Amino acid sequence: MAVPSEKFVSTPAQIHAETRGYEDILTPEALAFLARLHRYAEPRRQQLLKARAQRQARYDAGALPDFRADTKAIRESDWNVATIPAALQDRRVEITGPVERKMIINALNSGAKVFMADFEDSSAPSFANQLDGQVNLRDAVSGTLEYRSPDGKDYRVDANPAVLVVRPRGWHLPERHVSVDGETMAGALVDFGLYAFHNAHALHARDLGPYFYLPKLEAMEEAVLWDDVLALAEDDLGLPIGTIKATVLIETLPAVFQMHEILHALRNRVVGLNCGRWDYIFSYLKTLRRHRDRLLPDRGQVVMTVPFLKTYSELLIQTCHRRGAFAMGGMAAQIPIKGDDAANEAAMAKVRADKLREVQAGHDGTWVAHPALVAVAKDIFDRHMPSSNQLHIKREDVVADRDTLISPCGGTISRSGFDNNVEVALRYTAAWLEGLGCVPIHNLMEDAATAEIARAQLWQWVHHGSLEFTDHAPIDIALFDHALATHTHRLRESTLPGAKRADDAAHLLASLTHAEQLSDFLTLPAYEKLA
Ligand SMILES: CC(=O)SCCNC(=O)CCNC(=O)[C@H](O)C(C)(C)COP(=O)(O)OP(=O)(O)OC[C@H]1O[C@@H](n2cnc3c(N)ncnc32)[C@H](O)[C@@H]1OP(=O)(O)O
Ligand SMILES: O=CC(=O)O
Ligand SMILES: [Mg+2]
Repeated sequence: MAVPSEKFVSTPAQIHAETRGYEDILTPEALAFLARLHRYAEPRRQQLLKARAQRQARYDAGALPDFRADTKAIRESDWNVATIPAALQDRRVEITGPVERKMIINALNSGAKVFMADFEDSSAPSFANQLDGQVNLRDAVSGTLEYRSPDGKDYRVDANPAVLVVRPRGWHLPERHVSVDGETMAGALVDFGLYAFHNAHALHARDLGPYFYLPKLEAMEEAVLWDDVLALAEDDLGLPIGTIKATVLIETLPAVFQMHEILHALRNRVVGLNCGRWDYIFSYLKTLRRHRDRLLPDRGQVVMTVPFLKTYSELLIQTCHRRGAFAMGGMAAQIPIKGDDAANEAAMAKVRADKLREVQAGHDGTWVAHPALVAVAKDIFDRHMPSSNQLHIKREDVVADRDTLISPCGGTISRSGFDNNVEVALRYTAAWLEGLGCVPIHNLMEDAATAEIARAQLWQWVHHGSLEFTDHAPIDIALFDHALATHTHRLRESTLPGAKRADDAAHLLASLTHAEQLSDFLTLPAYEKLA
């Protein structure tokens, strides 16, 4: 698509919040750049969000997702993605984490090849969190990032830090503090635009670029919009075409049927795809919400070896390697357990098993949630992936038909699984409302994606009716109300993250779980309550 020629629009984006301290992020030039991105992309973003709702209405009426007939030629013809830059050639271990100052330094120093700085699943997007993140990333890029902790420990970035990749919010989330022509801006464009605007030149001068992870795409057309936005940004910022690089998360069920198409749409800028397994499970639940034959069992039983997840990850590897793109693995939810060596070893064994499955399947790298897991994952990848990637493993043996990609999971719903979903959904939402986007709960990393699974399962289990626990007791909304009241009381009385917002979170969860329709995203109504 041709990029309009004028450099900057005359009316910049408007800010509706206190912004003292962020003057050098929200400069007139940066706001003009944001306005230009908005005017260019907003009409299409709105159409694409409408198209999502229309597709979902068809699934709710009984249709099932499938490969597209109109894009068969893209799937069947031969083409490759553009050359991958040197800095992204070896991505064996990537650490992810919120854009908090100390954590960015720890992540950059962790020994991982890449650090994905996250404005998304692990961020509660208060304007202050998002803007602090922009300040921190700008300082990381300019080499001035330092931090002194309240107890006087100094943090600074070592030599050879991880390569920085930034994940903006998904297409669905608004940024209510920024508007253009009276319209609220997309969070995605604010996060992307500010990072690209302030850092592109410094990165390009070091033979790097603004690199991004693009989340929650549901269709090829959404990738086309991203590609057009990246092209527009390159043009405005005077960067050579293809300087901006993207890795796309395949974390929705509709997107698994369009992986060739998504790579094709972004072929001048895409580097790989990633198995965003947690949102993918959420999307399976959400897309098939009305299909009683495809309800999911306890979260703990929905593991990567069940057929619908195994096939998804293997098809992703086959698709990427056919096109010369990297096939990144995903996140194991285990984190180190302090003060209990046996439990810690069991958790680490689970991470090792997960990473071994990934490298043996042909993935080119993987994700970890905590610095202590870098060495664990690296050890597995070093032993089983001697070169920098596994593009030569074509996985032509993988046959991934539509039915396997949406196959029922089997399994059971237990009282403890139900109760755990209530606890996790409540505690995560409450912490999120306090501004924390990622929290450990029962020694597992819980973020927006895992909380979405928990609350979507609860909705599904109480709304389908006549479902039973393993002990044959019926599952109903009264049980949910009771568990919610118990956990809300416990949280309110505790010193845990979220204690102060326990009642607000409980109110929100109750309304989402009682509602006739499954809400598309927990984070949309929660955003209304975010301070
Ligand atoms: C579904 C998805 O989208 S997955 C991607 C999104 N999710 C994530 O990125 C998860 C990121 N991980 C985290 O946020 C954290 O690891 C948590 C919240 C799960 C646990 O954090 P904590 O309770 O602080 O862990 P812990 O106390 O063991 O941390 C030890 C040190 O490691 C640091 N640390 C922990 N996780 C990270 C991380 N991901 N990146 C950088 N530093 C980290 C802590 O800041 C702390 O630093 P310090 O010793 O200098 O004070
Ligand atoms: O973003 C990653 C996921 O698993 O969701
Ligand atoms: Mg995700």
